[in-house]
Amino acid sequence: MPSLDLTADVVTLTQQLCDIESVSHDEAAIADAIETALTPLRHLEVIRRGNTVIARTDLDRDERVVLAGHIDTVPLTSDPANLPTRRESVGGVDVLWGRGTVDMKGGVAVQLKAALVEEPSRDVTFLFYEAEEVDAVYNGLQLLAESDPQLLAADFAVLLEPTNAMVEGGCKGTMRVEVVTKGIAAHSARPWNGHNAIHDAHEVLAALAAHEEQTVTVDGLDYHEALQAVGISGGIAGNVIPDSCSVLVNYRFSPDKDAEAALAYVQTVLPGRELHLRDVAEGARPGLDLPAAQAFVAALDVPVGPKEGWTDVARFSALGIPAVNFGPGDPNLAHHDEERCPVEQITTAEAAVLRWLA
Ligand SMILES: N[C@@H](CCC[C@H](NC(=O)CCC(=O)O)C(=O)O)C(=O)O
Repeated sequence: MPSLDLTADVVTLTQQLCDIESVSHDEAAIADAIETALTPLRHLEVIRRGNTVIARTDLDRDERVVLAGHIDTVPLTSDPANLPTRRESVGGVDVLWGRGTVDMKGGVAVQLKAALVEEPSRDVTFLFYEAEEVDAVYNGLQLLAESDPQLLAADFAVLLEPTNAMVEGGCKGTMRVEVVTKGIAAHSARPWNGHNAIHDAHEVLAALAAHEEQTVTVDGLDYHEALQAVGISGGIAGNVIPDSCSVLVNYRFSPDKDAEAALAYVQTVLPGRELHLRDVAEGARPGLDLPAAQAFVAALDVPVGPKEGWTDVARFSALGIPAVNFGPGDPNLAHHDEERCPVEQITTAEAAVLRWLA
């Protein structure tokens, strides 16, 4: 069974975490390793729900904060293979390569090192949760909010998502809709007897390709929207005119829109098309004017920017808990085949969090 050495330095710990493969829906081994490593720490109460591990101090402090990070990753690549990790010097910069080095096991390693602090200045709830990278219904925090909502209670939350070690406020929403074109099946030797649904899908793709994606400023931060086809399927055999074709569209929408407004926007780009909503997670406004967020930014003394991906900041914001993203790794390299992180970012993030909890 893979194990974690919490006494190792934070970079080695990141490497250990990455080398436990944990693609979404396959997080049992890493959750076991985290639970096993934390359970002996007597200042923590450790709780397990599915493949989500919760560890809490209970020191009767005035304030409780959440440090949260997901333990799943997007799928691995085989060419080039991005696991096991490798550490090498690139132009004199010490870099850790591999799946999860950015999104987001460097952040999880920082959480684990922070969990060793026996007398933090605030009570801390550490959340190591499953299935963030997939449809919202599987998200470990969503499941926890349903089963044990009290475990999410806090005055402030930090999501250790990759931010290049700056603070990223809020997050964009994400929605997937399916657009189906319909045709008439026939023998492909006699297509005049049918109507090709895949050919019709080109109108959907053309509208998406021609669409100009917008930048929306929300509370002073610029969020770049994106409307992209992310999947297409159709056809039942190599000699049948397809009677149906499905285009899956992902809309990343600015945090000033709710799900309804986002769906209405997609409809304006694809007028007359029937849209089937498959998955949606609303975003969150930056909230950097809230006192808890301001205090965090001031304590860390780092620049601020927008979070372009979706994160569980949205969940905490919806619960009325101010939340920000702060963690090691360049988000532009998240989900990238060449995912990699300069190790200095991991140690910097660790130092900042430990300072804040001191
Ligand atoms: N239910 C979701 C979750 C997707 C979450 C994922 N988040 C990140 O990659 C954060 C890192 C970043 O980009 O800054 C995402 O945005 O895809 C889903 O709809 O897939």
